[in-house]
Amino acid sequence: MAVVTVEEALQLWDEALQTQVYKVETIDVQAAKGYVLAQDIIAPTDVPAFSKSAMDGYAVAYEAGRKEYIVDGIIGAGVVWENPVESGHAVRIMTGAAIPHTCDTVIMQEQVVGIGEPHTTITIQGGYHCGDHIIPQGEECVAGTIVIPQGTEITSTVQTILTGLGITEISVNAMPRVLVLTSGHEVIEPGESLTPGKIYNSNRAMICGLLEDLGFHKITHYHVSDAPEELDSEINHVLKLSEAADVIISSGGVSVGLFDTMPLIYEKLGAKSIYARIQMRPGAASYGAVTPKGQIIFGLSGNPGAAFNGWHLIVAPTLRRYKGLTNWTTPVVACVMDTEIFKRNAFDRYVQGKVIFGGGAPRFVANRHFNSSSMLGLYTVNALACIPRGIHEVHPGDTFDVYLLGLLPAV
Ligand SMILES: Nc1nc2c(c(=O)[nH]1)N[C@H]1C(S)=C(S)[C@@H](COP(=O)(O)OP(=O)(O)OC[C@H]3O[C@@H](n4cnc5c(N)ncnc54)[C@H](O)[C@@H]3O)O[C@H]1N2
Ligand code: MOO
Repeated sequence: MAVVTVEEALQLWDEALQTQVYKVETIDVQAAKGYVLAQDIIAPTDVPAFSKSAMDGYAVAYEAGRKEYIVDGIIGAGVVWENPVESGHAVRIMTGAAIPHTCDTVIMQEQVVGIGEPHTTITIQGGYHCGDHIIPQGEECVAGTIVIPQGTEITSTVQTILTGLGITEISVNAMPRVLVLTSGHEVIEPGESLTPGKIYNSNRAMICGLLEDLGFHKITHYHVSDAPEELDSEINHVLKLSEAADVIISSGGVSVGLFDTMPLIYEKLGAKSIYARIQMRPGAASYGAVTPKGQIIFGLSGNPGAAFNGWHLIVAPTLRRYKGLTNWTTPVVACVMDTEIFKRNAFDRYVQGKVIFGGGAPRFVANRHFNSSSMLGLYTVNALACIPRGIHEVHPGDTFDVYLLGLLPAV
């Protein structure tokens, strides 16, 4: 059974995915949130495409010392003034309107005395400079520049930029289809009544929700009861569902319990394990494999706190890589601890907590409970602090590596 560290597991996934072939599809920009760009985005025009006014005011051809101009006309955004603006003349211009081609300066209307109507004279108060209040054509980039590289996730900001460039369709990596399996005879669905010994299927909510947070939306789920009499039919059902899945993520049943059926299911899928346990707490019960069809499998612990760690430390970065994101690793920063922790650590311990920013430097505050089975504190977690094995005491002021999960702004 291959037992590896978190770093080794990520390295193994990186190697396993080296030969991954991405299917590419064309998609409407409006529907592309969560996908990953399979093409560089190239600016079709200069940005901005024309020189424009940054202010409501008067466009002029700068003449040092001139204080009076005759207004020729008025233009708003979207209107182009075609005629030459002669020396001593001005065009009243609104923010965003194209600068008339003979003008090089905009004087803000607050600096001007006059009614601003055509054929009247305006008087300028105070100084002004050649080039004032003009956003030059191509200020941000010239046509042909790569503005967003391949391998970038399409967020609402990326959609905004694509729309601003007039791009309506793009090439993306096909969205992976994910099968989420939960397991256990004790696990019941929300809405069912709670009887002794049973627990609700919070891991399905967690895994499906975290998948959605990562932009995955082709998600199917199924529950395996682990009941011996159901085993054959449940395995057959999983095999059928797996035909339409690129990624399989399971919760529970990966430990050494009598009714842990996940290994059997992976075996039926022909999965080749790349690790079967991680040297960490919580979250040691974590499995990674690849099937002969190239499907990737993540087995997470049934324990919510352990599954949470396995997800954030291994599954999430690997799925970001699998989607084709260039930046897929989780940022790690050295952070000062704010909490005292006494715990024997035979393995690296990843403590759930939050990085807080009040009072100057960031500090890490550990959750009250950060065991394998802990669940209630997870909603505040935005970071995992790594306490290396062999360190059994943490004191406020000590510094440890902290994995930033990018979940919530901490308070
Ligand atoms: N003899 C040993 N026992 C255990 C070991 C070990 O090394 N030797 N490891 C322990 C650790 S650490 C963990 S973590 C768990 C991992 O167990 P599994 O991943 O096989 O998960 P289960 O046994 O199925 O369940 C564990 C726990 O989680 C609850 N659970 C299961 N599914 C869900 C769900 N969908 N939603 C919410 N909670 C769920 C389940 O009821 C159990 O309480 O093994 C230890 N044992
Ligand atoms: O193996 Mo458990 O997953 O450490 O918490």
